[in-house]
Amino acid sequence: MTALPETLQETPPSLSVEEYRALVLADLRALPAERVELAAARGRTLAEPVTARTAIPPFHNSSMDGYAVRRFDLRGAGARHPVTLPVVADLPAGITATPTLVPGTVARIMTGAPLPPGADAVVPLEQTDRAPERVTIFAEPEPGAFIRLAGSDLSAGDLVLAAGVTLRERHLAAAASAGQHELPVHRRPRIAVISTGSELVQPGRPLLSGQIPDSNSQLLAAAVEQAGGIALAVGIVPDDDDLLRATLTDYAGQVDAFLLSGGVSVGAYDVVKAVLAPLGVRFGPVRMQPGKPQGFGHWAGGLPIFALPGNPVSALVSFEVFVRPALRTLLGCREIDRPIIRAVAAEGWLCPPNRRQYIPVTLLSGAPNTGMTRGTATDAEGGIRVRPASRGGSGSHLVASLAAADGFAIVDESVEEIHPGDPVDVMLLES
Ligand SMILES: Nc1nc2c(c(=O)[nH]1)N[C@H]1C(S)=C(S)[C@@H](COP(=O)(O)OP(=O)(O)OC[C@H]3O[C@@H](n4cnc5c(N)ncnc54)[C@H](O)[C@@H]3O)O[C@H]1N2
Ligand code: MOO
Repeated sequence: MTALPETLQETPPSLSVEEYRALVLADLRALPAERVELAAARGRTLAEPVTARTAIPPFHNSSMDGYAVRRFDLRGAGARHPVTLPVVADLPAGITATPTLVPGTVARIMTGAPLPPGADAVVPLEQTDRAPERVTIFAEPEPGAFIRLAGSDLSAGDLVLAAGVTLRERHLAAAASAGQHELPVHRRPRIAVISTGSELVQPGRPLLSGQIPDSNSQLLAAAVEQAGGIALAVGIVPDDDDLLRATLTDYAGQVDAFLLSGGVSVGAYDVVKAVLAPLGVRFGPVRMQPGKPQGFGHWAGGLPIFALPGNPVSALVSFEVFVRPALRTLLGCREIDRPIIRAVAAEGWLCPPNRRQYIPVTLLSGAPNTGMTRGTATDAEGGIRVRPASRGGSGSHLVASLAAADGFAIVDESVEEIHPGDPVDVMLLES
């Protein structure tokens, strides 16, 4: 048997997306926690469960503007049998000293004001003549009417927020109400984003023949930030081994991971591979399209290095499938993956043999329905319809098509063609 050329012998066997993802995520752990003020916690991931320091609501209070009463005094009251009682107190929201309501009296009370001891119902203003000193009441209230009981939302000591939740405005409101002013959140990973390639120039600069704008720096730095990380946009490093090595050395002390694009395939000037492969970074094919050539490993000291293919669509797909879940793991997130919905192909397209396809698609009808999860059956009538974002097909250089993409349709490696009307899984990107 003829021996394979040396370069082919060195290529590791191809991995499935799941195998490669497992390899990337294997050693990653959430970064340590720090305590931050509520306002600074938005978008961060909670490191520990948070319990209520105070009950919500903290005291019994009125849900209506009206009169706090003792029901016994209003037995049989109605439109034709009104009852008139003296108003002995006026209780606005925020009052801290609440007098006890003695039998035969009522207190005027505003929404949110504490219920006076002795009162067992609130009569809304509309069921009275609203008089300030002696009020006439036209209804007999139900027991506990319009009273919001202390602890009816949460008791002190109850769980308010579970660890791993990404904090949104509603979580901050719940934490504030439960008596918290700071929250323990995982430190955000700092990621150095580096574009490699001597053809790259900064966006907006005049292009000489053979040059293109560096779009991956924008793409990947923004994607890192959107995933919850901090991007250090290093910029362009030309195809020069020494320069790349020096750049990595410079940034190694300041970051939690490197995110590179370009230079990972088999070209003569693939510097990323040339510099990192000798350090043990694994370069090899993954059975996906785009995103076939991938590099992952560690810089000295164990700093993770993601080396993505340079083609922009390949870079984004690789980010979404491998890097974003890794960043979300470092952040301690419970949910590390994008939602996947079942949609219907409005147009057909071809799929590569033996590679899982991730093709940018545009949603044609219906808003992203996050209630629909992978495997939910939909039909062409009610389903969300998608079509390829680019008329030019699934080429990994079609960067402009990314602007029209709402997500990536994911097609199994055994499928050769998608026909109009076929169901497809779609990984939704943020709108
Ligand atoms: N002989 C082979 N050639 C190629 C193979 C292969 O298996 N055998 N694989 C192809 C596939 S698939 C991909 S994907 C690319 C990956 O290439 P590299 O990661 O080595 O990236 P480059 O060669 O540096 O660039 C590829 C392409 O992307 C453009 N690019 C790179 N960086 C940026 C950036 N920051 N902003 C915008 N565009 C960028 C670059 O100009 C090239 O056009 O390799 C195939 N070749
Ligand atoms: O794998 Mo490349 O990313 O197909 O273009």
